[in-house]
Amino acid sequence: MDDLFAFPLVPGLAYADAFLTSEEERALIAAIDHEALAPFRFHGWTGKRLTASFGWHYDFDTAAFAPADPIPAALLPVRARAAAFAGLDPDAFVQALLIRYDPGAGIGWHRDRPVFEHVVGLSLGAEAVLRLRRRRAGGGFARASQPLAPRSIYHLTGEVRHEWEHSIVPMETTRWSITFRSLSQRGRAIGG
Ligand SMILES: O=C(O)CCC(=O)C(=O)O
Ligand SMILES: [Fe+2]
Repeated sequence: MDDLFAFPLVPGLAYADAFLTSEEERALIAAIDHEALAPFRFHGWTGKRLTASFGWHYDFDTAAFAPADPIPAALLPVRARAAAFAGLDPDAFVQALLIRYDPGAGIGWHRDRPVFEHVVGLSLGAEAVLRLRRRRAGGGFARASQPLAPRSIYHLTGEVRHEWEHSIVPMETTRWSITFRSLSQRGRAIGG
């Protein structure tokens, strides 16, 4: 049975339960709530989820990509472990995005911006469903769905990162997430 679960749902998606202890989860939730979270904005539209980004900020209102405040020190130990999960150097993960999804908040279908490459995400507080879809040549979508348990980790790279879209079903109870991103070649060219 283990092999069944080790086989990725979609190539490039890795997932593991029980990555964080409950104590770490509590401390990380407190660290997120300590930051000045602001409603996500997209071309003048305001989303329900609250976010703060560190290291680099991609502004969805203006498409500007610029350095931001450094990643808080409290996140560095977990960044190192998340990087190890992804098989990458901790310093590669130059962006941290903190999100709080209060009830009713989710995230619509998207692919992460091309200035970024690897995405590693930690889930806190409540289980979410990460939906995945990829347009089929003949019409319609191939679909998959990955439950994200609280205290779990996921990594998006390769096919799932570049060819599939993802979304988070609107939450019924509050969920927090921390996603770390590396820069793509394009991101490094723009950002230096
Ligand atoms: O909350 C999450 O785990 C995913 C967030 C996400 O897809 C994004 O910020 O691009
Ligand atoms: Fe995303």
